[in-house]
Amino acid sequence: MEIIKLNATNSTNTYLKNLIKEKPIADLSCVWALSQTQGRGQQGASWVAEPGKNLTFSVFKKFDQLPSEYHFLLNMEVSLAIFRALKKLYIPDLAVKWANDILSAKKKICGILIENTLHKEYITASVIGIGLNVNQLFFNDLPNVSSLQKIMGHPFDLEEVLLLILHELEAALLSLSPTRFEEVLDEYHMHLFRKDKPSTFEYPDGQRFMGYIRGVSHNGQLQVEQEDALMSSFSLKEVKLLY
Ligand SMILES: O=C(O)CCCC[C@@H]1SC[C@@H]2NC(=O)N[C@@H]21
Repeated sequence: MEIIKLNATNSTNTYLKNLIKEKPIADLSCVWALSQTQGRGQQGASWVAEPGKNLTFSVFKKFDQLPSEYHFLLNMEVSLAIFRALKKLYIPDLAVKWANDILSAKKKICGILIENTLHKEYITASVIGIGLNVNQLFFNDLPNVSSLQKIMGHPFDLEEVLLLILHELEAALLSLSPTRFEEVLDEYHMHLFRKDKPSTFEYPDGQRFMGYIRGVSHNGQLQVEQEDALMSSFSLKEVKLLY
């Protein structure tokens, strides 16, 4: 697995997407930057991380015609690979918050941004961007965010953590197959944050409601049971899980 290490770039996802347009690159190549000037998050948000203290990297994966309906399988595999790597570092109380935030002790420590190249109805390549808070200690105005150092009380070697994640990611991506969907979904459900607990959700207009997360559907929609056993499915754009 080739690692391209940069001091700074706008966004490792953008850098890698440009690179694959320029020349063929090896499968599972990784671009790692010590700092990003325009880190990107889910839903058009920005991803801000203190330079040199955190991991911001992107991995390239080619697919031999993965039907696009399996994009959520890819999401789950990536989340679970990071989950396994963090478990090996003894990070406590890990959970996956739908769709693919990784939490420790209810605080977000990792975010994932996957950008797919589609050809007809197939995913032919993906750029998997991962932002992991490692040694950052202060998060202004973000009470629900933490880092490995804040949780464990000691700093971590960035490269060691990176290699551990890449190792788990490689194993997960190389074995990714639609035939394993149910198995992967079961594992994802086991670690799903607030599953079967009373939770509060918010619509984009600010209106809130209460419900129970019962699971995630095959296309990645959150299945929520509301009053009177009414089941609804939501996409990330439609609803936000507050607590
Ligand atoms: O939780 C999120 O909103 C997703 C955050 C993803 C951030 C990572 S950092 C490395 C890669 N490059 C980016 O610009 N974004 C992803």
